[in-house]
Amino acid sequence: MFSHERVIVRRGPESGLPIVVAVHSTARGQAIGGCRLATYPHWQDALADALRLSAAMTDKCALAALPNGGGKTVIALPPAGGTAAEPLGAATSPAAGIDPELRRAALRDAGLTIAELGGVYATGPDVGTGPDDMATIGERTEHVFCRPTENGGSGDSSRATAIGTVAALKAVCAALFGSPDLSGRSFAVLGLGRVGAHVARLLADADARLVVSDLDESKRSVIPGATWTNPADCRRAQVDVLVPAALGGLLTPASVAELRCRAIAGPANNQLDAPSTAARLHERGILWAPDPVVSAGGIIHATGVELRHESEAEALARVETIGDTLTRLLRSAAAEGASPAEMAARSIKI
Ligand SMILES: NC(=O)c1ccc[n+]([C@@H]2O[C@H](COP(=O)([O-])OP(=O)(O)OC[C@H]3O[C@@H](n4cnc5c(N)ncnc54)[C@H](O)[C@@H]3O)[C@@H](O)[C@H]2O)c1
Repeated sequence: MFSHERVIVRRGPESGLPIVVAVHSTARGQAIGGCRLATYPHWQDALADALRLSAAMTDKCALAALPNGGGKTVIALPPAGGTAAEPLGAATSPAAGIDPELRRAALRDAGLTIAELGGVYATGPDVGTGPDDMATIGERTEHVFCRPTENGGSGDSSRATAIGTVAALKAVCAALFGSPDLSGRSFAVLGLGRVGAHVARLLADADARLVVSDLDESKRSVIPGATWTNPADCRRAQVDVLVPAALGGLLTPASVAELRCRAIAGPANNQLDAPSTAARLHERGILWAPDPVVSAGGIIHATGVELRHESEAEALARVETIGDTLTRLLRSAAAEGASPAEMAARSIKI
């Protein structure tokens, strides 16, 4: 189903944990894509995730017109109570409560594996990792983005990802209502992690009406004034735009049948369970903004600052162009009677 240039699967020499590094494409330039630290029932599930996520990164870079291809690193934690030697089966969840020394060892193992690729691929943060983890990976390889600014990196990517997501939400409002104004529009933000909480705050600042949710009940009061609900009701909320900001795979034929929003646009990677689900959304008249377009703010910012030596202001101005990219995509899709997903697939040039 996928054709990857390089895939390494190994047991980390320091941590004993399964480490997967997948390089999907370097046709446009160095492959880039974050390092995910998550719990998997079986190491093969981590491999499947890395293959899917790295292919999506190739699309994301191409749609953002970046001179890069896609890659991904996945560190597979065993389920609670398991050991690294046990077979690790399906869903993933972010890392929680991992021993700090094991975490650092696993990150160094990932860095060593990336170093062995000699610059073909560079990593950055993803679900379960952040700038400090990138500094740890940086103990073994220079091919890592988003180390803390004091360590010479561009820092946390989630703010830029959130800014790009809000630029996309304005483009969606312009397509739905003829105006990018967010005030008075309603949004359901599913997932109040590093990106989702930032998006929700920016929306609240713009006087939008908000329904929010997270699996983690402690996030209940993170966005004052927002209506808190459980994740299933958040997904089914009657709002203008659903903003998926948790993990992927949210949009399935069954979940699409239950949706009551007019549009979907959010930073979560790989929102569709299968490409055919985009056609179901289109049939239901729900506008779906492809996540590789919406979620590109972090890599646009990191590569801008670290590779192209742009100032913070220049990099953020480039992140804001996600709104223009999405507007062009939505207009050409409407003109051709195609879904935004079809138009995105047609416009990817690798
Ligand atoms: N961080 C970035 O810069 C970046 C860039 C591009 C894409 N993304 C994508 O955006 C999404 C969020 O990333 P993040 O960095 O904010 O991750 P995060 O781990 O900080 O936050 C994810 C949040 O989702 C919640 N969550 C998990 N499963 C859930 C469920 N089923 N229902 C409701 N809430 C659930 C978690 O409790 C957590 O609060 C991910 O899909 C990630 O791949 C992130």
